[in-house]
Amino acid sequence: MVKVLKFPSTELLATKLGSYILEKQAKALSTKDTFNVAISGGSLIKVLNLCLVQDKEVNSKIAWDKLNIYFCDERIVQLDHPDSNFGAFKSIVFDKLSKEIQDKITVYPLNTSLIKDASAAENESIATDYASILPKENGFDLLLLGCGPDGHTCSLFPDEKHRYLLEEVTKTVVWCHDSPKPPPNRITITFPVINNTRDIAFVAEGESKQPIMHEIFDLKKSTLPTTMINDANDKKVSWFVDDAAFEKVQTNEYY
Ligand SMILES: O=C(O)[C@H](O)[C@@H](O)[C@H](O)[C@H](O)COP(=O)(O)O
Repeated sequence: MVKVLKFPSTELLATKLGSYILEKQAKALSTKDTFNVAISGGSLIKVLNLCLVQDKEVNSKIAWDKLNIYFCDERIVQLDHPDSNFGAFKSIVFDKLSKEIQDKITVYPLNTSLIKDASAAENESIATDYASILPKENGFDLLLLGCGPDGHTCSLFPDEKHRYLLEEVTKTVVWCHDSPKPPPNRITITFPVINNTRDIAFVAEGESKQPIMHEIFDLKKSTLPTTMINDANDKKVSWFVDDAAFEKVQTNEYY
């Protein structure tokens, strides 16, 4: 069963997420010399500022020279565009780290030189280029994911039009056309990558997440990408939620 960790504040959630990240780092570094983490966009990045930058204990224990940061999904915009997930990570986390740490950490942004226009061939090349830089044999050690109010995660959306994203069984990165959440053009990792990851953490906070938390945890709606990840990965999955997001969830089977 997936695990739910519930907190009264973002600060407490971030403290626990920081310890969780250190635990997964130790697990990764016990078998190899890299810690490969992929992150989502959205509000998660602000939580990462709290645990990786503000929490001095976590900050001092991260093996920055072993840490590789990838993006679970990325919006097809230049890296300095306000919609870029890399751009958000850079301004909210990376730029706030010391120069010494910045020199050690490795971040894998989208190759924006491939962005020309939205023609199909170019779409394909941006996705395949990002796929080519993902960790090969062992996959990711950790995914840090958000959850949209419609149950999407990464840029895997639950509506019929985007079913092709959920049904992808071969490609590791695909183009998400006409995303319901702006901006419309994105790339996203797929289930073959997600299900090959060692550990997965979701972060969901705030009142706006109440209806979807009910659908995921009480109704276990199987068409939602988030529920699909829970079902396929079971014990590998931990949800970090706040009281507000979980207020309408009735079951307590996950604690
Ligand atoms: O780039 C993106 O849009 C995301 O990767 C997306 O999957 C996000 O994590 C969720 O939409 C939750 O976002 P919030 O936490 O901001 O609601």
